[in-house]
Amino acid sequence: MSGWVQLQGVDLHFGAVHALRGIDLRIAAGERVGLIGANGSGKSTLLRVLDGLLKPGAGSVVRDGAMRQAMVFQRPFALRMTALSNVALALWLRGVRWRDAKERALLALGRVGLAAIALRNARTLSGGQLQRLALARAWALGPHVLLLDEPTASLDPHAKREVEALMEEFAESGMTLVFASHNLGQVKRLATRVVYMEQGRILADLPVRAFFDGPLGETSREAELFVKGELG
Ligand SMILES: Nc1ncnc2c1ncn2[C@@H]1O[C@H](COP(=O)(O)OP(=O)(O)OP(=O)(O)O)[C@@H](O)[C@H]1O
Repeated sequence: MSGWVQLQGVDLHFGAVHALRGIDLRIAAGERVGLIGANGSGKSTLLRVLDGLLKPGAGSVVRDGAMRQAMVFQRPFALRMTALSNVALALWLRGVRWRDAKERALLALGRVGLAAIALRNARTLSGGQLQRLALARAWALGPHVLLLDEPTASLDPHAKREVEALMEEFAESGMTLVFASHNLGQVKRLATRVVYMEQGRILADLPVRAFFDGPLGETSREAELFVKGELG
């Protein structure tokens, strides 16, 4: 497997908040990485650094320039226009002609099962449909890597399963997945590797089996307590 990104000694502050501390992380193409940790531990910040939206104050981020990434945010936004135009706009902003953008957008909506509501005002979509719209918008860009910030956080069980199924299909088609989640069951289902964060640091980075089946040992005592707390 070739590398997608390598972070070394990454540090990032928001004013007085030390959001990322000495992050060393290498992610290879084809991996499915689940980021877990308490609120405020730095998961979203790390995803934004991986996406290139945030520049660290110190350390290095080296990405394989031949690989494209796309990000799906926790609370997906939609403009007051059709679902189709919402997806097409993302393509148009990257230089695709409007006519082609609309064609590709329709394909993308079909990919996530939303072809039937392509002409609906996106503001009238349910939370689950909106999250799938966000996935279509990301998928339309043809990313090699998909970064997702708590993609099913506010969804009902049915919508959650639909989004998880799409993530699974994307991964099976060869896409690299990096996602933050508070749902440990979801991490077990979808991730092959778990990165546990606490107060801006990575305290455990293990294959999913090793992480959940433990024992994690002294170095990851905090991760063990976190998992027990969440599952207990
Ligand atoms: N734009 C910002 N300005 C100031 N502080 C921020 C900003 N974004 C994040 N922070 C702070 O940085 C720290 C890490 O936040 P981050 O959102 O990365 O955590 P998280 O693990 O994703 O949390 P959650 O599970 O609640 O989404 C927190 O203390 C947060 O308050």
